[in-house]
Amino acid sequence: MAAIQINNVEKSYRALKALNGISLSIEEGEFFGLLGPNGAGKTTLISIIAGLNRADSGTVEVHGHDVVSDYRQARKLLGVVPQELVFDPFFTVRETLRMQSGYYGLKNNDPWIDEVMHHLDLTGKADANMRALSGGMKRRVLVAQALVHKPPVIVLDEPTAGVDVELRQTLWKFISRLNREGHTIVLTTHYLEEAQALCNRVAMLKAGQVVALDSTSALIKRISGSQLVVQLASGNLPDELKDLVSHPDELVLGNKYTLRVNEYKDVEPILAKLRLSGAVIEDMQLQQADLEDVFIQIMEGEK
Ligand SMILES: Nc1ncnc2c1ncn2[C@@H]1O[C@H](COP(=O)(O)OP(=O)(O)OP(=O)(O)O)[C@@H](O)[C@H]1O
Repeated sequence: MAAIQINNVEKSYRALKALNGISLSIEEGEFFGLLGPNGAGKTTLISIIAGLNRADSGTVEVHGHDVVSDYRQARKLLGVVPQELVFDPFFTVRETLRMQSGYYGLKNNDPWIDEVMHHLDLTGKADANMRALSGGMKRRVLVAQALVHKPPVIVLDEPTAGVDVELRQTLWKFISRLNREGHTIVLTTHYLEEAQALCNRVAMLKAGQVVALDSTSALIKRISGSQLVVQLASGNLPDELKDLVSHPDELVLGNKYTLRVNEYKDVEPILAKLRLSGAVIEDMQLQQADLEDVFIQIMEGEK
């Protein structure tokens, strides 16, 4: 049985079709990435999964429980870390987590609360009032809140937006451990290197539709070869090299170009053409294509 089964979900806000027929099956134990540009529909989809928003049509099930008709059961199986920081400012971190446990009918949950706080580096703030915490600390509490009932499916909506490197590392270490222990993880992020490092499978959304769905490694393999990134100190990219530019924006922006190369031997003719045109290279790197390149290519191909 799928951890999350999404069947043909549609959702409109007045004339705007935020989700236009999304179908996805996320298996138990996956670390799944939901990627897409601003406004693609990621948060709308997550809020439908979490039962906070209703689809106009289509169904979503969590471990076989419909999120509308079997809401309580579906909700118990889910831990959702929302994008927005919303808290009651008058409680301490521990009180907040105890209350959240209470919502799920969990008594004597302190051993797990202590463990979660420990793994999120929150122990030192256990008795601090929520209003006195920094944004990054509040985000840790949001994550802890989503985990108090040890949900088998954990959904994180941009948990690392605007947070420092330390929290990212702490968070990913803990979430990866939970994933290894069998929890299903669904993540949305704009940090594609994070998605590449963590997610075994990825769906890319654009304008409310799934435009790519595959294992992370298969998506990256779609872009064959490497890339030569050249930065010019002076001169312009010769016309005959313009077809090799993989990010069209670079043709507008100026002096840094990412050129597709299939083999190492393709590099020398490129350098020769640059030399002949009188361009002077300031910096140069040969890179493997990554998820960001795939993302750009797919998004541009789906206009
Ligand atoms: N409550 C709402 N009322 C009207 N329009 C909405 C509402 N919520 C979302 N939208 C619109 O629906 C579309 C999808 O928004 P959504 O927040 O799901 O995208 P997203 O992929 O999560 O974007 P981001 O990466 O910016 O978080 C957007 O065009 C957004 O403006």
